[in-house]
Amino acid sequence: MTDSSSVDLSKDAAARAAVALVENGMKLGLGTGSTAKVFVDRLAERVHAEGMDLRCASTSKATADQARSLGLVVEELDDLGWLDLTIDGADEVDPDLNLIKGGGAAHLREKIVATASDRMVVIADQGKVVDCLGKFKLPVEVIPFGWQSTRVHIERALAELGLEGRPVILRERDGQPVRTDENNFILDLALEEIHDAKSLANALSAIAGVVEHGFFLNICNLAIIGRPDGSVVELRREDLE
Ligand SMILES: O=C(CO)[C@H](O)[C@H](O)COP(=O)(O)O
Repeated sequence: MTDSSSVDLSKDAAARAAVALVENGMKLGLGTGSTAKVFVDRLAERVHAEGMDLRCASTSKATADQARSLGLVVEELDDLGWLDLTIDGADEVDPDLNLIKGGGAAHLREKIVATASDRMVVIADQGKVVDCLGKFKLPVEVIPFGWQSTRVHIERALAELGLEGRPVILRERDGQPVRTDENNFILDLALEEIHDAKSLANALSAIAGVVEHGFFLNICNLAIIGRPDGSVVELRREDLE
């Protein structure tokens, strides 16, 4: 078995377990990324098999397009109000259920949707589970206007937290800055290990030009970690309290 097929099987296992949490009549937040994509596929299968009635809000245009193409009902978050449950992927999950997200440049909408939900459930393969956040570069969405000044402020904030000299990299594709669904840029912070995520999150949020960072601290209620054999391991917030 190749590594990628074992990761695919793990994502499928996590997605199936998350689909089992969905109840008829729910208002559901749909995440973004390859794991969330598998979830939407499996969700659509169940919705059609059981004639379920769901109303969904999406965290990205890509997921909305996928969900609608599979016959799911996708509405504006503001038309749905509060959501029962959001299911999304993550780039890193630590033992306290804190996350780094934004590898797909969607963390702004993902955070708005997750925090407008009673519960956020993360689905992931084992490769996303870390002891300490930071190996994955921390995405920070910034306004294009004056982004280089914003980057200087981010570098200064990092230095004040003992993280001087860590690269702050404009995310590009085909030589052009990646644009988010909100038409902003992404700066990726190469930090390696983050020991005080809360202080860094607060410092980033205080900078003009920063729209949102990719830390999800105390937001996720449950992480479902899939395994290639189809089983899952669950990490629950209530077990931490
Ligand atoms: O935060 C995200 C997008 O902004 C994704 O959830 C995260 O990047 C995980 O994606 P994948 O399931 O493809 O590994």
